[in-house]
Amino acid sequence: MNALSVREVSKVFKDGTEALSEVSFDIKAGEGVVLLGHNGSGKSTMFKCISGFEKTSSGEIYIGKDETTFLSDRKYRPIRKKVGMVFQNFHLIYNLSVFQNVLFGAMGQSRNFLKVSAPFASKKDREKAMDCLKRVGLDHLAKRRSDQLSGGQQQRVAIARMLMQDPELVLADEPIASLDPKAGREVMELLWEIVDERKLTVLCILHQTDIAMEFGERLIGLNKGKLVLDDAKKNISKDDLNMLYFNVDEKHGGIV
Ligand SMILES: Nc1ncnc2c1ncn2[C@@H]1O[C@H](COP(=O)(O)OP(=O)(O)OP(=O)(O)O)[C@@H](O)[C@H]1O
Repeated sequence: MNALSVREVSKVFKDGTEALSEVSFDIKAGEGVVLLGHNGSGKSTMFKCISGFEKTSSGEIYIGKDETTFLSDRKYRPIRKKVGMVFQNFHLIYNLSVFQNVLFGAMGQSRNFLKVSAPFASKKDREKAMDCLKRVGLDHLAKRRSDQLSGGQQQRVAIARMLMQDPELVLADEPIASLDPKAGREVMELLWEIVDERKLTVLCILHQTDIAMEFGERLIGLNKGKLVLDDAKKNISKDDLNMLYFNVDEKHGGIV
């Protein structure tokens, strides 16, 4: 079964900007896919449409068997529980502890704020949060405030929070863009190890082609809102990747 299906999705913003133009792709359960593209190619818009933060203008998006395209926020909520997200800027609550941030990953399951607050959370959730922190190698920092961590550590906490959620699909939006090369590589290695061992489906947005060639099994590429590349990594050449970064319409007469 496909974990994610994007069918002829277009997005035109109110000011007339066409960010996505009839984009289609499927991701099978357990597949690890990297979405690449230059600045403004439509990657974040795709992320927002899949995660329900933006509505598509046309086309359909399925998460598993659920069509999500025109759902209200309320109806989208139970579907979003299955989707773990990792963001460029970590999205932690910085005046709270590392442990509390990870516990908040269980919020989608209970929807009761108290049940995911450290003093009131169940023993089971507290143990699970510690296990998630152990998996990312940060259990020794559980009590520290999140703003007292390095960027790489903050992203590992965000990965632990995502694990706490037991997601079926992981969406990662430029997870290493705010990190230096060493920390970025460590975070990618950790993320990929975890999705591999738990057989999670992942769509990871990146703009670094070298990293994409190391971690993706399959790469898809956007250029000016259009899907211009979708293939197994082994079939993709440097030229294919370079093509993603050309201003094709204006200079090269339309490779797309
Ligand atoms: N809310 C908005 N209103 C109007 N135009 C928008 C809006 N959000 C994005 N865009 C435009 O849509 C296009 C795609 O933007 P998007 O942020 O999806 O690209 P991106 O590939 O994620 O870029 P980056 O790598 O710089 O984050 C751009 O031309 C952008 O200016």
